[in-house]
Amino acid sequence: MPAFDTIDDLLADSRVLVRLDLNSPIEDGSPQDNRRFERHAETVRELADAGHRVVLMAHQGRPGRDDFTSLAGHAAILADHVDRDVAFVADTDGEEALEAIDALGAGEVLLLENTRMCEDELPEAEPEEKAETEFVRTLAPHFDAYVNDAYSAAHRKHASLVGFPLVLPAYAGRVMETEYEANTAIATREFDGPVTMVVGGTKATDVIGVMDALDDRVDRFLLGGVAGELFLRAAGHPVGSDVGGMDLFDEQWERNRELIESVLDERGDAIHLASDLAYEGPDGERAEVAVDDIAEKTEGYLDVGSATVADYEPLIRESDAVFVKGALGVFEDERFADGTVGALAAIAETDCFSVVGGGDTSRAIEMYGLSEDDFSHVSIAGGAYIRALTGEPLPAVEVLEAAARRAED
Ligand SMILES: Nc1ncnc2c1ncn2[C@@H]1O[C@H](COP(=O)(O)OP(=O)(O)O)[C@@H](O)[C@H]1O
Ligand SMILES: O=C(OP(=O)(O)O)[C@H](O)COP(=O)(O)O
Repeated sequence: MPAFDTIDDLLADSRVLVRLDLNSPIEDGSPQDNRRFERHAETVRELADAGHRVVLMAHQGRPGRDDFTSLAGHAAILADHVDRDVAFVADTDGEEALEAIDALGAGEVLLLENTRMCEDELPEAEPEEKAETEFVRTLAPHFDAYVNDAYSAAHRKHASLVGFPLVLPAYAGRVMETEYEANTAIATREFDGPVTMVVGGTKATDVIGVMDALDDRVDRFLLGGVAGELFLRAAGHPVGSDVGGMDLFDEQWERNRELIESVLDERGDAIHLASDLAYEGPDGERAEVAVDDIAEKTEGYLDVGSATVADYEPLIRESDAVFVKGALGVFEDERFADGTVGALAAIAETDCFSVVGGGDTSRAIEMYGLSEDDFSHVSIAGGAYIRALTGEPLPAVEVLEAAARRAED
């Protein structure tokens, strides 16, 4: 059980400052709707329905990057999901923001400007230091309580995440609660049958770290994607190097080579590697080759092959728990979706505890007509999910727990 208080513990008629994570893909300057809006809308609706005055903080991108924009567009998308007005003020903590906050009525919702436009938000520092910033000292007196729903940003020590819980009674929102529970399950829950982890995607460095950390909690790892090719390379197959314009493999290989070799050496019996791979054939069609028949690296491999999918499916079906981190292939291209969709469909059809993490991989669920309801949890977190799996503490969760201990004393 998490040791933080939740919005069930809020006093009636509170003025609440709520941190969401609405960080989204930006296309042509506009935020794109995604699961984060839908999930956070549940917390916002519940708070507003209860009659609290609800002020929202969130970030988008980082200064200097293309996706660093105003949250005006986010307010409109969120309003659609919450099904009520979400007012927006283009200010984080100045006069305009404070006036809008103080004018808010019971059950009304206001979104403040991108927190990262306030210079106190970044960089990372200890919570005590962040609690002393002008940003926190200015806003906090206008509120009775702070709610953190931004699980997917909980690995960052930013003012809006770790500063406010030191100076206001602090609570977890619904997203924070459900993400915390599902993502820590691999470390905290006992399962009767095998625990399986599907490992793929492009961020091989992350997932190899997870494999190393989860050594004794996972019975078998089913590999694909870039990490899968790097393990095949360690096993002596001439794959997992950059060809053409790729730059996914060689740098990650250099960085992780020793760890891959030691994980393979120590847990080889638990690691399942692809027996065949798919690539783009001469006429643009999907072509497959057995890994044992690959004599030299001339192709960029974009999916695991059909024999591999047939090997992996029964292993998933007999599992008691399956955790997914990363796609088994380039599923965005239908020709190379078989591995990812095969694994996800097998999980969906199986009555196991299942968590699918990572923004990209979870997009495959709706792209290929699978139902989110057939998974125990589809996480909206990337970096925080990785840290939860490896048992690394999340600073924003730690300060919520500390706030709950203070409240008890
Ligand atoms: N063999 C491969 N080569 C290149 N890209 C791959 C390969 N396999 C999977 N991918 C890509 O990995 C992406 C997901 O990777 P990643 O970002 O690590 O996962 P997530 O965002 O879900 O955490 C997908 O968009 C997919 O196109
Ligand atoms: O989208 C986020 O993280 P993610 O890319 O790991 O899912 C969070 O909003 C954190 O954003 P940041 O990585 O710019 O600090």
